[in-house]
Amino acid sequence: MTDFRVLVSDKLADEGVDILREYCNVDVKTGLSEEELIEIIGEYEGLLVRSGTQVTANVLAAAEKLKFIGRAGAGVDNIDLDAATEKGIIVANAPSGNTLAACEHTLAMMMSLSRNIPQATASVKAGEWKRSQFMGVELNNKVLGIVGFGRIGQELAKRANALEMRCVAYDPYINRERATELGVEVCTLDELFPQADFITVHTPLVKETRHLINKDSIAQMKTGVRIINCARGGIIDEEALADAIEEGKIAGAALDVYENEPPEGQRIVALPQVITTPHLGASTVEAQQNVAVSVAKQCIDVLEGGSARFVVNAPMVPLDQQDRIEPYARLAQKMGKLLIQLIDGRIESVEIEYGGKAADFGRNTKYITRLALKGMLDPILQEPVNIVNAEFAATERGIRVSESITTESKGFTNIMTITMKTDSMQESVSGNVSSADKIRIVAIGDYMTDMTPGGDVVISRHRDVPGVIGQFATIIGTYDVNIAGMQVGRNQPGQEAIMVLNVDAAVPQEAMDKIVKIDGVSTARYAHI
Ligand SMILES: NC(=O)c1ccc[n+]([C@@H]2O[C@H](COP(=O)([O-])OP(=O)(O)OC[C@H]3O[C@@H](n4cnc5c(N)ncnc54)[C@H](O)[C@@H]3O)[C@@H](O)[C@H]2O)c1
Ligand SMILES: O=C(O)[C@H](O)COP(=O)(O)O
Repeated sequence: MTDFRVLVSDKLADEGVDILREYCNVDVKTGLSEEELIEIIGEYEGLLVRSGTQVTANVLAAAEKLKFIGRAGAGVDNIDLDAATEKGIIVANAPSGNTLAACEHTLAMMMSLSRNIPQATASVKAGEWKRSQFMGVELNNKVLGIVGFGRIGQELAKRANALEMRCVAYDPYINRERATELGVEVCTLDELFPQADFITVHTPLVKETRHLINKDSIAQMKTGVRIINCARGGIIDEEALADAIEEGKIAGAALDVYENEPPEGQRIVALPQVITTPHLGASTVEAQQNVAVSVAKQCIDVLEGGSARFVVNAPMVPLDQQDRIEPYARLAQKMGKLLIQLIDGRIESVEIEYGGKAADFGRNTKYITRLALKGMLDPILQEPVNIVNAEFAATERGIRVSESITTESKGFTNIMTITMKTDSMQESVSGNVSSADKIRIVAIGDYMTDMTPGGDVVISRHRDVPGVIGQFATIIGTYDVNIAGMQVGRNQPGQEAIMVLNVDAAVPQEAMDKIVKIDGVSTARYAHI
């Protein structure tokens, strides 16, 4: 049991809370106002929420110790991600834990809508028997327009196919192969709107999707279309929807989510053609267990000093690449840590070049680059630097960060080279991954080395003349520091050479001051990596 404290501020399944309780102190406090949350958040290292808690910039400003925010569900639009990123707080969600629940809810809403089930239920319970008032339509052979073909959109298509609906889908980032496999026709929005009998939205709420269903798009739709929103309020302009229902253009709508939740006094909710649920898409026993367990485990991973599986405010490495990328990330962090100890002056830029097989990681190099920046910035910054805020911390200090790839690999199967420029010098370090547990620094500047990064080292640049290395060793010995290994590299006899000494303890500054005074030594640095 650790001393960490985690606040659970929305209703979470016991299975998740119990896992956390075995690890640290957990407070479950739901229904807090922003002010109440601000008052207590400073005491916690972890915060677990669903959609009920607004994690605003004000809340985060007061979150002095917070390391992790877990969203027990998919949508993170209730969390100020920029503010969290700036503070280095890892935000993670449980993206697939409630996919089936939301998909089945959408299906239930579509069926209820097509057969007026909620209205008919209310009528029978009121003692009425109005069979002709609740004439429905069949789903069979109808066109289902799916806007947003992600996890939920795809699961829905599978089930709609079984109902013999014809599915068409729009998604700017659609996986066409997957759509074809599922028998779904890919189309534009302009093609989807006029042909769909049912339209269901499954996108996140972002700038591009806000009011995606509006007066103009409704005008393009078939008369009698039915609309379903189990994604996010705000994707549909509720006023435009209400107008179109009243005009008879839209036959009805099924809403689980609203522009304001709860949608008190909203015209759209009062319309008899509109069926409603109170944001229940993820509310199944199974989904709640999945998401609560997922975020609880991720919270522990982060508090233990690791990373979370589904981080939303940092580059994510696909699960199937994680093992392969890990040694590169470890090496990059060590290289960054070494490099920062070899330079003088104000850092202006950092370039990371990925060569040979290291270039094959594509966009996932972003993850490695951030760890290199962490290695560099951790020793010089007050605040903690991590995978989340590393790039922000660098650019905030005016450091230009760039990545490049090259086929050139200096005879290695893979090589990474980090070059740092300051206002007074330039230095670079190259590294190679030879196996999952064998990482090496293979060059410093233009000089080849073969050094396993770790522990204490002294790195010098000196003239390649007799006597320099001897004086070096004598000084270090005087301070009772044992030399464990030595490598010397030079390009030309008698010219500048580089020496890397692995030592068994920290070399005192007094010893380093004497070493730099040796005739022929131009620079000498002690570094702990
Ligand atoms: N009602 C609920 O309780 C409930 C439960 C789970 C998820 N959700 C919500 O459902 C939505 C979908 O969830 P998901 O898990 O399928 O997410 P997902 O990330 O797997 O899929 C979202 C899809 O939307 C697509 N998209 C992005 N911008 C688009 C645009 N401008 N036009 C069309 N498509 C666009 C993306 O490419 C992606 O394929 C999210 O808003 C999520 O928050 C609601
Ligand atoms: O994005 C989600 O996961 C859903 O909207 C579920 O929200 P909830 O966890 O508040 O039910």
